[in-house]
Amino acid sequence: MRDRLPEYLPGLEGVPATRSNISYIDGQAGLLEYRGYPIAQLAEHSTFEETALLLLDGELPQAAALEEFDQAMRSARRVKYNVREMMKFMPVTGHPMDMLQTAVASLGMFYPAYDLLSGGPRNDLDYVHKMSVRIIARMPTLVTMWEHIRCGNDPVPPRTDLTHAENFLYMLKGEQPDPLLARILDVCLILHAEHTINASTFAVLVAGSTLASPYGVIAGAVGTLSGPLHGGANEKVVEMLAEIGDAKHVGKVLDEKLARKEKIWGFGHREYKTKDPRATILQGLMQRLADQRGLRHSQLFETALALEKAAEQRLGAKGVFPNVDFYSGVLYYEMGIKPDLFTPIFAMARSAGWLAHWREQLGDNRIFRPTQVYTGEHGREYVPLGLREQGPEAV
Ligand SMILES: CC(=O)SCCNC(=O)CCNC(=O)[C@H](O)C(C)(C)COP(=O)(O)OP(=O)(O)OC[C@H]1O[C@@H](n2cnc3c(N)ncnc32)[C@H](O)[C@@H]1OP(=O)(O)O
Ligand SMILES: O=C([O-])CC(=O)C(=O)O
Repeated sequence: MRDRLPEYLPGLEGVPATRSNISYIDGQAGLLEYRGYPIAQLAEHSTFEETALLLLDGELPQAAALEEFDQAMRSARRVKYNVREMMKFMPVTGHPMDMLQTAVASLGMFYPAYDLLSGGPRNDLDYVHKMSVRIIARMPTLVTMWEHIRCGNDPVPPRTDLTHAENFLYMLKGEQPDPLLARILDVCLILHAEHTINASTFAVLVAGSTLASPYGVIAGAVGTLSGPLHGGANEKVVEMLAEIGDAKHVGKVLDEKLARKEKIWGFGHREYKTKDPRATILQGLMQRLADQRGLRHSQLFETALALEKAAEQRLGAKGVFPNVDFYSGVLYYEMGIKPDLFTPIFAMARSAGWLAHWREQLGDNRIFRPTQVYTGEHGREYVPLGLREQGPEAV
């Protein structure tokens, strides 16, 4: 019997689960870096393709390496016809995150992965890179394919002459994407690409540590991201803002919700005790869209701004501020994207960070197998079914 266990910390708060050099958060300062580069610089100057390669390889690529990666991503966008046939069997009421998880897992059936047994290809960087390209490139295809199938339409096949963000918008809407919307989406993908050991990335580490196939690993991460306490919050934010309605109702609704101990979606974070730097950038993008589009009145945005202000007075002392999910939903909504596609877009972007962590885990792998604090009984006497109503004394 172990009698000296370390202290149990619910939710593993503050417990290091790995060593990583992929990203860094200073939650007091509101700082986020990918591979040492501040997120604001990447959002300003990079593209999703370049950021994904930075996350995977650790360095900003030279032009030739970026071109090679970009071409490989473009060539890997299509999926087998049978993936689409499989989707046709699914109920059209199914949530796009459930479909995405199913579809990613199904890639393991259509494109079998290597056996990652020790000494084998887990040390084969080319293989790990190839699988990463395949998965990142195909996520938008899977998301948009389901969108068309559930609406009774034929999916729009990917194009190879468009960037990752442009191609997603093209496949979603079936028309040439607006350059401003494409750049805004590109920045959103950069902002969502990576975030240290959040719940879904932790799921990647756990699944990856068993040497499961990358499709199984990423399917597990998609399922983990879908929860409303994690990536699923962006969809809940828009629902909540619509429920509040006009900005003038914010104070009253907020007080009622807090009195009922309800969550304010898109607020709070385990790591940040100040406003999430990504929320600040997303708010700026929303403002830019509103200005450029002459969107003089976006009720959702007005209500969101009022809610942030009112919440600061009530929750700021607890270190509860807007997180990444707060303004992303408002922005996607104003870009004409359906709310239940917000979290799948998050997953499309996060696949880059997940696969960077998968690669890092495989490079220095040990299976995750923590321990527990047992709180149950010991040595109980088995009671046959017929005697259970009479209690254990009957034995
Ligand atoms: C991409 C992402 O995953 S970002 C997060 C997206 N999730 C959400 O927006 C859902 C709403 N937020 C939350 O549920 C939480 O803030 C989480 C899950 C993000 C973080 O959870 P934890 O680190 O466990 O924070 P915890 O629940 O301990 O909160 C600390 C205090 O702040 C309060 N608090 C935290 N978030 C919120 C919120 N959104 N609304 C109201 N109160 C909140 C808690 O009630 C608690 O108060 P108390 O000390 O008086 O009991
Ligand atoms: O870090 C977290 O816990 C959640 C988060 O913001 C993310 O995954 O982007």
